[in-house]
Amino acid sequence: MAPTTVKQNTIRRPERAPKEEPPKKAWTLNFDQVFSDKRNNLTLGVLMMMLSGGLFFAFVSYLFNGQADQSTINAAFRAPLRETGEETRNWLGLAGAYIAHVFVFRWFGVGALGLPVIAFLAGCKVAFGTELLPLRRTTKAILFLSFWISLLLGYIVLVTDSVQDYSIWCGGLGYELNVALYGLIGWGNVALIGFLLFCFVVFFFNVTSLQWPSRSTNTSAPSPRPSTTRFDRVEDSYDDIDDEILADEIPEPAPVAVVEPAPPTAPAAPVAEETTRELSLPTPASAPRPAAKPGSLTFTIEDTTAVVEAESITPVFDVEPVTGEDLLSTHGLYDPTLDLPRYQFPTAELLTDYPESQKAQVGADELEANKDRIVETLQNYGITIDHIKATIGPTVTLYEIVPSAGVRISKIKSLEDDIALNLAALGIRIIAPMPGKGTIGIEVPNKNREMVSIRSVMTSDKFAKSTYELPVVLGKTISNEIYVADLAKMPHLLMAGATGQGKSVGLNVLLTSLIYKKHPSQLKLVLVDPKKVELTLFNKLERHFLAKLPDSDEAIITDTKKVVNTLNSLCIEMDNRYNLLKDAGCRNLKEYNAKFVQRRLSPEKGHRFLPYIVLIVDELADLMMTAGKEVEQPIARLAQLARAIGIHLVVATQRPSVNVITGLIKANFPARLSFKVTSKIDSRTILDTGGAEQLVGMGDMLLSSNSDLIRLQCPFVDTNEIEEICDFVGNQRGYEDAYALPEFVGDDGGIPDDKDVDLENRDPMFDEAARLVVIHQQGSTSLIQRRLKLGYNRAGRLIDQLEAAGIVGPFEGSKAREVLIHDTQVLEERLKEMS
Ligand SMILES: Nc1ncnc2c1ncn2[C@@H]1O[C@H](COP(=O)(O)OP(=O)(O)OP(=O)(O)O)[C@@H](O)[C@H]1O
Repeated sequence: MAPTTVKQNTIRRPERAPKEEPPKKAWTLNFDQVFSDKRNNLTLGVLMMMLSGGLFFAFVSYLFNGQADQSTINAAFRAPLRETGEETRNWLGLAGAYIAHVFVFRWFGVGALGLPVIAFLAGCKVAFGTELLPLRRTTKAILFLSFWISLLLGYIVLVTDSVQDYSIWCGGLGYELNVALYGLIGWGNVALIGFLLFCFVVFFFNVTSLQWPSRSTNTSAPSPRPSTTRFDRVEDSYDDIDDEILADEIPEPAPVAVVEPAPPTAPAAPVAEETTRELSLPTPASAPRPAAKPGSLTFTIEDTTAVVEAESITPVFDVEPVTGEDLLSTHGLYDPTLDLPRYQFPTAELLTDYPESQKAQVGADELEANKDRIVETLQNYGITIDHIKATIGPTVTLYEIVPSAGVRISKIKSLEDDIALNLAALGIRIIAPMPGKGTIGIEVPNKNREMVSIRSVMTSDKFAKSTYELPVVLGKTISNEIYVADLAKMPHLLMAGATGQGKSVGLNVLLTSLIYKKHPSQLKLVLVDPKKVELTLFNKLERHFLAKLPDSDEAIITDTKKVVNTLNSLCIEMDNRYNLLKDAGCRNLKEYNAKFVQRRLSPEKGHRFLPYIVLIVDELADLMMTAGKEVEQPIARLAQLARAIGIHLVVATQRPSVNVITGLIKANFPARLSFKVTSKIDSRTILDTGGAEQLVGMGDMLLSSNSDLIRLQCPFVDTNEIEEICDFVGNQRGYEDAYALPEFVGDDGGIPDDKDVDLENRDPMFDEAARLVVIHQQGSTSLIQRRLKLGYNRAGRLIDQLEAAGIVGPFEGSKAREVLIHDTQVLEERLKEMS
């Protein structure tokens, strides 16, 4: 039915009215059409070149015969030339004489010769499409010089009083202007003329300092500016680039959407408070606290509107070669933040301001009661005390005891559980002795704990003024001091903690610290979130802070296979960076970037500003279970080597068991942070000592770094605060895409089963690999990889299968494995048996 209907419709369609002729437009000259016709261009161009030749001859001729021709020109306007009986001497007759009279005599004098030069260059461009010299720039220079020469000669003619003989050379303009100025400023004329030339040189050659250049630049052989060269300021290249190029390629600086300009400073917040009290003193709780120190956080940066990222400008014009020294003298140091010049750092206002009432309230009664019970308990076991003092922290209070002479420290430590029982509180930790103090510490949790808000630590001077490379605020110490660490120095951090003890909050605090302190050009984050929900909010930072594999859609990696690829890609990035450092003769990223900023490393050779890369893994246990060695090896490799080249790892797990935190991983993570764990064994696995099992949760943690163990209260950051921050950053103009990590194509074979090699499911290349190792008598993975063109992982699996089949021997460290079959004949028999 349907086709019939269509047909009927077609038949019934009313006949179209005859096409009406569009009303004839009035004839207009379409320049585009005219200039797209090459014949027109050629004709016009050649005409212009001829004209320029004519003008040149007319002008030169006038300079020598002009005086004689002047009376002829004047007469020509009174009566027809023939009737006057006079003839011009100009080589181009009366027309030449008259035009030259205007340009040379009345206006520019000898400077008028620039006009035919401009006409010639323009003609050349129109006719043949070639620029003998950059047209715009040359025209500007010629116009200025014509005027300036006329002015200078006018001055000479005036002061030498030779207007009768030489007025043609300076032209009317130069002479008259000098006459007028002479009346005004007298001898000051010459200074003014000199100053004009100075201004021209400054603007034309973009001179910014009067330092004599240390070496001459080659002006005779212009060559294109390398495409990788970045210009910090637009003015640098405006003169050189055609308007079309500018319009097409320089992005308009987009307005910052949604974001309100940030106030320059954030409100002050209290920092550390003195909470140590001698308990022997009366009424310690009423001792006056010193006034809070003002802390301020400035997160605004200069709005440099005249700055664009001009990396994408592909030069199609001839300019002088630009060296690093030239760029340094013209633009100063390279500034990576000009990638996103309008980027505004998140402000403290985005963070919740919790009321003071949530501060730790440890009353004198609580302190006295605890003290009495400690003293009593110890006395019960025959331990006497000389002195005791308490330091109130946000979560726990530290009682420091000086035992009487002759009391053995080990005795106190062995009474840990008894003291805890007597104090009837969870989370007693005994530190015997306190490092560097000669006292014994007993940490007792406060009845009412203080919530350390992220705002209070972020606005502290300690964090705001920190000059660390990668500052992360980890929390407050027992003495209420804010603890800021440098992730770049750590250089990697292993985090553990049972579920619900504050790990995710801890990771969020760490990320927030970095985002508050670093510009997107200086830091990239690789976020691995096997739990799929913890780090999702950071997705909005994709075009600012995140890094990902080129083919990946999601910037936050949740899939195990992708994690393996990403880790291997980071290893490639690490190797690339090492090569760059080697080439630059630098030992670490800081030195390298400093050299790049000073423009001592050429982008032409592949050098670039290298941002820090921080890899965050929120749940290693999951990855280790599914991918085992494939995850462990690149993590260990990165942890071993990546510190110098600015790749830092933060790996968290809720299962600090030895099969997750293996010896290989542990050995390479000197800094470890533990939230509360469920057993002493877990605490030992992560910290190499007990104690983490006695923490009280909710962000109470122990940090082990440089053989120190510090108890910290992690600040609290809520999900909606993270959301606000991510919105604030994400709504600003960012990069085109996430930072691209090097491509890594993993094997298609998926993740291998860890150790058990199943010879029933042999790799299709098994026989070939076997023949290869037997022929070469070399059981090496790289041989298989190279010859059979396989990825490292697949080659590794093949060698495991060969080992299981008894063809090669076991792994022998850096040496190749022993080949157990020496004859191809024997091998073929073995292969036949297996099939
Ligand atoms: N620093 C902190 N200050 C106050 N409360 C906190 C802090 N850290 C965590 N908490 C509280 O503990 C709860 C659990 O924290 P978090 O989600 O970080 O645990 P987790 O260790 O990541 O758990 P999981 O492993 O199950 O994800 C939070 O919702 C919060 O109420």
